[in-house]
Amino acid sequence: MENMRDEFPPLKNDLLLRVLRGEEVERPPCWLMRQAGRYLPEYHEAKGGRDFFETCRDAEIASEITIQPIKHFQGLIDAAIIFSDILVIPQAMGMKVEMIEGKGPSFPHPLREVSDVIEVLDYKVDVLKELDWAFKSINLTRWKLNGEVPLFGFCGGPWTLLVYMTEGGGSRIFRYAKQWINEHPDLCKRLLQRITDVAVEFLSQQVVAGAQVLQVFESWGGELSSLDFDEFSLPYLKQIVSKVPRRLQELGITEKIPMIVFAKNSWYALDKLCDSGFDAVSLDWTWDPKEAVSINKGRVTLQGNLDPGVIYGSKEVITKKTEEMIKRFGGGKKNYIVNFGHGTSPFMDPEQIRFFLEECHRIGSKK
Ligand SMILES: Cc1c2[nH]c(c1CCC(=O)O)Cc1[nH]c(c(CCC(=O)O)c1C)Cc1[nH]c(c(CCC(=O)O)c1C)Cc1[nH]c(c(C)c1CCC(=O)O)C2
Repeated sequence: MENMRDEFPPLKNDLLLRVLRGEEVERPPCWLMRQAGRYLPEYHEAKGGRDFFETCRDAEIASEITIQPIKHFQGLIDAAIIFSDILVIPQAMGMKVEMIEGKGPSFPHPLREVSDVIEVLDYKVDVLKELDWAFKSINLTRWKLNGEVPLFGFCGGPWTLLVYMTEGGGSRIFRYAKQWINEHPDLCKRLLQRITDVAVEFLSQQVVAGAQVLQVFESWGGELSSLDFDEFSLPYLKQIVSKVPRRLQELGITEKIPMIVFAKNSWYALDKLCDSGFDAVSLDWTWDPKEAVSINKGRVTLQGNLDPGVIYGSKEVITKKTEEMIKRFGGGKKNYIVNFGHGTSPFMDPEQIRFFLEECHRIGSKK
């Protein structure tokens, strides 16, 4: 797999990569978090009755699902993101994770005792072996994409993964994660460091396998106070962004691979994230783009940030809110990538999403 990067079909649409290099473009590139998934009827068809993680591990099906939104919205989406999940890192670290229909991810044995954490820290992780299916899936997807659009690799932010590993699933009150960082901060930092090390290797190997751009999802960032974010999230995000290029050099990849960070609801951290080394910062919908642009001062590309709930509105509402968004991001010809402020939901009408994407092309192309 190692030397195959140069042999992939040539990229036909490099809009996203040009924006991430800071170039001026004809219109902003568009892609959507969770653009593959349950709102698309063809997703259910491809997945059949299979388990979610089994679907991720099947390169043939995962690559098909990755490409579905690109085909469905022919010409309207400028990047693919590999069909997988952030929770494959805890799995590679020896933890069992199940996806329960209608409920979401669930860990039968979350980290509750100090000895549980020590056990995870003692577990020897072999990224290439444990996540071998992910690399195969990325590689196959690159071939099947045939250069239509660039392919994203991704991983979860260390803090977000610690939340899942301690809570055992999603949460509204974060009792365990908060108890851990306040009761055992040093042990938490050892765990965050281990997750970071695995994330660096995982992202780097995704690039070796064919990923052309990377995103880190710190989806629970906003649950931390500003000071705790500086202690339990930001240092690890910064390590990831500085260590991946070094690891890639060791692996013989000299090309610059752009990296995006999405720290949901971490509004207090925007200024620091603009200086963290990431090429782009993805914003949730609570931001007025204009305010984010003025804090950023052109340091990075901003990505976002339509409230995905707008998709439930009328076409007039979609047009109005899309126009406002693109205008407030500065018109979309530079330093801007269209996205939602969070993922799609299973209840969305694909035709409404199509209309949104068409409007982004129309409005974003205006002189
Ligand atoms: C927190 C998080 C997870 N996973 C992910 C995040 C970070 C982004 C975010 O904040 O939403 C990331 C993710 N999950 C998935 C992708 C695939 C790529 C894409 O299309 O964007 C990506 C990039 C597929 C998925 N991941 C999941 C699904 C639904 C699985 C199904 O078919 O039942 C998909 C398509 C499951 C999942 N996985 C996770 C949760 C909380 C859930 C349940 C959510 C729900 O029920 O809506 C963890």
